[in-house]
Parts: sequence; structure tokens; C-alpha cells
Amino acid sequence: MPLLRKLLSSWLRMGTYTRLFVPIFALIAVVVCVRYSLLIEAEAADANLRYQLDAQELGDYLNTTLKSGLALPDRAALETALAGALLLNQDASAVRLDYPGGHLEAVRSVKPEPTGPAWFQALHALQPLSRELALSTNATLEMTFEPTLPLNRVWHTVRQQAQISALNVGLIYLLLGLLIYSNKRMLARLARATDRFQAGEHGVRLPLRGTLEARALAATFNNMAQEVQALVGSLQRSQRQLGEQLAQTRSAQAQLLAEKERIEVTLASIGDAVVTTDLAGRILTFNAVAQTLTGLDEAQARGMELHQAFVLANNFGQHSLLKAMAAIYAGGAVVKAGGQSLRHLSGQVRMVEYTAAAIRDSAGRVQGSVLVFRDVSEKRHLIQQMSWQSNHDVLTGLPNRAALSSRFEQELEQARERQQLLAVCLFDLDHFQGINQGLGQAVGDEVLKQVASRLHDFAGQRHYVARLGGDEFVLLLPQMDGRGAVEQAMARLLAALALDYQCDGETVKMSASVGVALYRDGETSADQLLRHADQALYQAKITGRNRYHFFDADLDEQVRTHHNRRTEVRAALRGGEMRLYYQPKLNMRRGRIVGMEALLRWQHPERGVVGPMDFLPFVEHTDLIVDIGEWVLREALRQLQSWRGFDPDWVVSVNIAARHFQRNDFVERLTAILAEFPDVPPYMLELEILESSALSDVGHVRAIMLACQALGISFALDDFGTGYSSMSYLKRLPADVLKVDQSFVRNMLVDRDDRHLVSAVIGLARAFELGVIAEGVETVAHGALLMRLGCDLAQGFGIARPMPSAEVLPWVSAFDTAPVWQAAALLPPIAHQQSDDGAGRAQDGAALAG
Ligand SMILES: Nc1nc2c(ncn2[C@@H]2O[C@H](COP(=O)(O)OP(=O)(O)OP(=O)(O)O)[C@@H](O)[C@H]2O)c(=O)[nH]1
Repeated sequence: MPLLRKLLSSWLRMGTYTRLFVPIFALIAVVVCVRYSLLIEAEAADANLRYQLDAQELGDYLNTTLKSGLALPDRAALETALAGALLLNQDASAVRLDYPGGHLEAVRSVKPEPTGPAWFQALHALQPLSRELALSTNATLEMTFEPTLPLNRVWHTVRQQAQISALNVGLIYLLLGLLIYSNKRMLARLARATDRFQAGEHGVRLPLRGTLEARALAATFNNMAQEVQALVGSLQRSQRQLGEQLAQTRSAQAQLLAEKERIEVTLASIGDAVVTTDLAGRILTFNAVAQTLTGLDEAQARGMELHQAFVLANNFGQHSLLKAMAAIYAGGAVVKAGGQSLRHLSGQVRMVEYTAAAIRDSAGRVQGSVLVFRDVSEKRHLIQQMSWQSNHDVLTGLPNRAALSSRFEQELEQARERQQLLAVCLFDLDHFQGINQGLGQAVGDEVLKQVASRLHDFAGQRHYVARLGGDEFVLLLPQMDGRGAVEQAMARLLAALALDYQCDGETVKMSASVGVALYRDGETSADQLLRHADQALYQAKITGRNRYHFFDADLDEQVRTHHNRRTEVRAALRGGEMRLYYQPKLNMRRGRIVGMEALLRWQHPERGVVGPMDFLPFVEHTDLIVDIGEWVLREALRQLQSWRGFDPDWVVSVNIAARHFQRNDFVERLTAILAEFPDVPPYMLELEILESSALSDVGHVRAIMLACQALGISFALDDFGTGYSSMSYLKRLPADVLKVDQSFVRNMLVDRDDRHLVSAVIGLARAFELGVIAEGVETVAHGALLMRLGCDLAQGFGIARPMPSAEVLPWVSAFDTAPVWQAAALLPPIAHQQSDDGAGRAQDGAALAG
């Protein structure tokens, strides 16, 4: 029993298919055993019956057959009969005849082999037979039978049946197996789909195929999956919504927290004092500034009534505060008050302004109040300071332009009413820029202060002095007795201003120029008077400085013209009407163009091309010349950028005005301009400065030249020979090239002095190892003489006129060194001391040119 239970329990643990197969197999085995034991039994019985009958029949046959042989007795016949008996019955193994004449025996020599297996033989379903027959004539016949053949037949039948059965069973198992396999596959698909579904793939579906059951199962699964998917979808949606709501709530919470924190931090760090109270006026919060301004800390202040902590020094202020707070608690509007004196715990009083407002809940009900106040003592002070500054010049302490303007109106009004003389004197220091540049800004400031002080001392109570800005001052002299008195005053003042200035232990020399405009009567404005004084000042400046000049109505027109011209030139520069023309520079001996001189032209919309002499004089003493110079530099560099590919050895020279060149920031700005054209090497640029401009401050000019040369730029001294420079000056100026002025070159063929001068300049250049170029070469004869004097470089109308940039390259390409130049180059040089003779020979050159 325990074994049976054990078997049952292990069977129950098996899979469905194994569980199904085991009983079927057992059942089939039992059926097969029963069926084949019955079959073997039936077949053996049948075979036994036939076996017995065959033995019986053989006995009967031999009884009959042997009778005649025994009667004779014929031994041979008997033997034949016995042998035939073995042939007739295959089961008979031996036949023995005993008769009175002897005995005979026939034995089967080859016994049949059993075909069945050993176990079958062991069944002994048929036994060997032995029969004895008593024949008539005292003879006995003994027959022996072996059941081998009938048993083989039984085994044959059983085996055949077994094969058929095995085939049947095999087929049944196969079909069953197929059925089970397809079910198993379906279940596996279901299991996979279920797993995927479980893993979150809610869109998974089973294909509707296979057996009816499989399709039904797939449909059921699919329906279920669909419903679950819909369910999960809606669950996820609600979860998402919930999540979003949660996130919103959290973010709102975070915002609220941040807001709260911000408010707290703001309250703590705000520059204003903030106090909040409840409806009874008791303090709830008291920020850091409130604590500083009142001297109370928060713990002390909390719970106090507002007016006990926020104590206003005067009774009226305190009373107004109480009234305002009562109105606010009753729902009143915001109250602002300025100029209140707040008493600190220490007794100190500060100026404050405050704003009080109600704090309301969401329904609009008043919950308390907030009082914001700030210390305005500093602000007041600042306002006072600003008001002073708005009317005064900070450096000198004198009234400024704004203050002057209102005072000027008053003085003018008074002069008009009383018919008195009012003198408007505009002072400008002479070459003040030089003080800044040479001695520094601080010394410049000090000089300005001392000038202001001297003017102020002179002005006293009666007159009025103001600083307009820079180094310009205005002095108003009201109630003057006449032009003579003004002249005397000016002379005295200029003398006072020309006295030495002591700055930081240094003695500074400085003078001033004054422009004076007089108001006698009539309708004129302060602005106009100042303009007139300005024009007079201009005259004082151009007539030598350190002097006064009275406004002259005749000159007014001329100045006005200058002013208009300046305006026009400025507009032309801005409007893009300026052009650069280029004049080629030729190495006459080599017949090669070595560069260009960039020359400024104004492409006037009405007047056509205007030369620089017609407009530069109006602007050369103004900063406009700097703008023009920088435009020229940029334009020349832009042009060089495109010519670089044509000839990288060209040098383009640009004229720089003295005012531009001597500016403090010249090198800095030039560096910046060069940086805008990184493809142009600085050695392609040459700056031409007038010899005369270089003479004004050799030290300064030299420093600028050296700084530019460090950048790679070269220098030419223009119009050389006209500036009367001394050798020592020339020695100090690091020029690269001297440019012989065209006025000498032009006349050198006919004027001996000029020829001497040209020769001297060339000799000077040689002595100082400088390059030399001659301008004004109008004929080949000029060139020939220059080459003979030792100057191979030249420019002038004889080579080419200045031309627009677009014409330069075609001109250079077409330029052909005429044979006359080459012939001239072959002429022998003239020794400098022999230049007189050379002139004669120069005539040969002229002849050649002709
Ligand atoms: N130290 C100092 N310099 C100033 C101040 N305001 C302007 N400047 C300089 O004053 C100079 C005024 O120069 P200008 O009047 O144009 O020229 P200048 O050298 O006096 O030459 P002229 O007037 O033609 O004689 C400029 O260089 C200004 O930079 C200042 O407050 N302090």
C-alpha cells in the first residue's frame, strides 16, 4: 500500500501529458498481455489439435501402407514406407518398426530449428509426442513427434498479431502526441503572451489560429487582455493626473516656501525698515533695518505698540502717525509721510520718510498694518550735494555752465533795464593740452584750479566767473564804464594769469587768450553774446594767443563762413563724399613703380572734385582733422589690402596733420586701425608729416615716431626744405625719407638757388643715411637732373597725375619707362659741389625730354 501511495503521489506530481501517458501506457500493456496470453493459448490449442490429428493420420497411413510389406515381408518396401512417413508428417522425428523379421527405423536427419525466442520455447505450449501402434502381424510401430514446427507457426501468428498491434498503438500514440503537441504549443503561446502582458506589454494579443479550442482560448485571452489594457490605461491616466496634481501641489508648495523665504530674506536684507502690526497696533515683525534705525532689537520690539518703537521726535509727527494708523486699521488708504524725525533709542534723531498700509486677508478684511520707513538723511545730504554740483564745477568749485546761464540772463536783463555795459569775456588757456601731455593730467588739474582761483579773486563780489568746461572760463563784467575799462581789466587779468603756476614743486608757464563781446543795448541773447565772445577768442588765438580780442561784427561773417565750411566738410565725411586719389612714385633709374602717395579729394556733388587746400584749412585746427585722418588711414589700408596681391613691395604714404599726429592716443588708435586690416603688413604704410609740424615739440614727435616705427611703419618728412629745420632737429627726428618740396624741384632747372637747395637736401639725406624722394617732377629733364644729383625716386605730373584708385592698376600695367628716362639714367652723376655745372648738363636732359 505504501508503494501504491508513493507511486500515486509521484504520478500526481507529473505534468498533464506524462500523467495521461502513464495510465494509457499501463492500460495498453495490460490489454496486450491479456490479449497475447489468450492468443498464445488459443493458437497453441489449435496447433496441438492439428499436431495430434496429424500424428493420428500418420499412424493410420502407416498401418495401411505397411500391411502389404509386412505380409511378404518386403524389407525394402517397408523402408520406403517409413521414409515416406517422415516426408508426409514434418513433425515426425523418428519412425521405428519392429516386426518378426527384424526392425526398421527411419530418423529425421535435419531437425527444424525453433523460430520463437527462448521465453516462448520455455512456455512448452506443445509437448513432444510418442505413439505406439500394434500392427496386425506381430509388428509394432513406434512414432516420435517433435512440436517445433507447430510452435513456430504459433509464434509466427503471435508475432504477426503483435506487429499489427504495435502499429496500431504507435499510430494512436502519434496522433495523441500530435494533439498534445499542438495543445502544448498553444499553452506555450498563452504562457508567453501572459508573461509579456504581465511585464507591461498590454498590447500583446494571441493570433486566432489552430484548433477550435486554441482559437477560443486566444479569443478569450484577447478579450481579457483588451479589458485589462483598458483598465490599466484608465488607471495610468488617473495615476498620471494624480501625479500631475501632486507635482502641481508640490511646485505650488515649493513656490510658496520660496516666496516665504524670499519675503523673509527681502525683509531681512531690504534697505528699508519694515514693521508689521496686528489690528491692535502691536508689533509682529521688525526687520533688521528697523532695528538699526530705532535701536530696539526684534525681541524687544515685538508686542510693543507701534508708536512706542517708532518714536517721532516732534509731537505733530507722532500725532499724525497715530491718526494715520487708526485710519488704516479702519480700512483706509495708504499713507505716506516724508521729512519726519525718528528718535533712536540713544536719543539721536534721523530724517526718515514712511509709508503705512493695511494688510488684508483674501476677503479684503484688514488684518493689521505694515509700516515701511527709510533713513533719508544721506539722501538729503546727497540732494544738497547734487544741487550744488548741478550748479558748480567739481574741480574748481566755480559755477558751471548751467549756473552761468541763469546768472547771465539776470545780468543781461539788468544791463538792458539800466542801460549799462556788460562785458562777456571768454577765456581759453593757451596750449593747455601740452600741459596735460607733458606734465600729466594732475598738473593740468592743478593749473585749472589755480586759474579758477585767480579769476575768482579778480571777480570778487562785483563780477561773476564760471567754468564752461575744459580750459574755458567765462567772466561777466557788469556795469562797466566803457570799452577802455574792459580793456584795462583784461590786460590786468591776462597779466595775472600769465604769472607762473607752482604745481607739485614745478613751475608751470601758462597764458590765456580772451574773446570779449560787449552788450550795450538792444535785443540780443546770452547765447549770441557768448558766440560772439567765442569768435573773438578765435581771433585772439589765431593772432598769436596771450591776448584779448573784442568781437568784430565785420569778422563775424568770415567766421560764420568758416563755421559753415567746417559743417559742410563734416557732412561730406559722414556722407561718404571723401575720396583718395593715388599718385605713383617712380624709381626712375630702375623704371619701377615703388608705391603711391594717397591724396585726399572731396567729390563735391556740385563743385566736382575739390582739392584738399580748398577745405582742409577750415578744419585743420579742429578735431575734425583727426576724423578725416583716420578715415584716410583706413581707406589707404583697405586699398593696400587689394593691391597686396599685385605688388607686395609697394608703400603707400599718407599725410597726417600735425594736430592729429600729436594727439596722445595717436599710436594707440593707429594700432587699432592696423588691427582692422590684419592682411596688410605695416611696412606698406608710410606716414608723411610736415617738417614744420615736427618742429613744434621735437621730443614728443620723436617719441610718437619711434612708437610707430616699432609697429613697422616708416616716416617721410614732407615739404622738406621749407621748415628751416636745423641739423640738430633733423638728427633727433627718426625719419626714414626726406621729401624734397616740389617748389624747389619745379624751378631747379632754371633757378640756381633752388637747384642748390635740392642738391643740399639730397646731400643731407645721404649724410643722415635717409631715403630721398622728389615731388614736382614735371618733365624727364627734372628726373634726369634729380638722378644725376643722386635722387632716383620721384613723383609728379611728369610721371602721373593723382588718379582714382580704380585707374591705378591699369595705369601701372600700361606704364612703360620711356627710352628718355633710361637715357637720362645713363647720364653721369653730378658731384654736389659741382651742381652748378650739372645744371648745364641738366639742360641736356631737358633736350632729351623734348
Ligand atoms: N587736466 C585737465 N584737462 C582737461 C580737463 N578738461 C579738458 N581738459 C583738456 O584740456 C585740453 C583743452 O585743449 P584745447 O583748448 O582744445 O587746446 P589747447 O591745447 O588749449 O590749445 P589752444 O586752445 O588752441 O591754445 C584738452 O586736451 C582736454 O583734454 C580737465 O578737467 N582737467
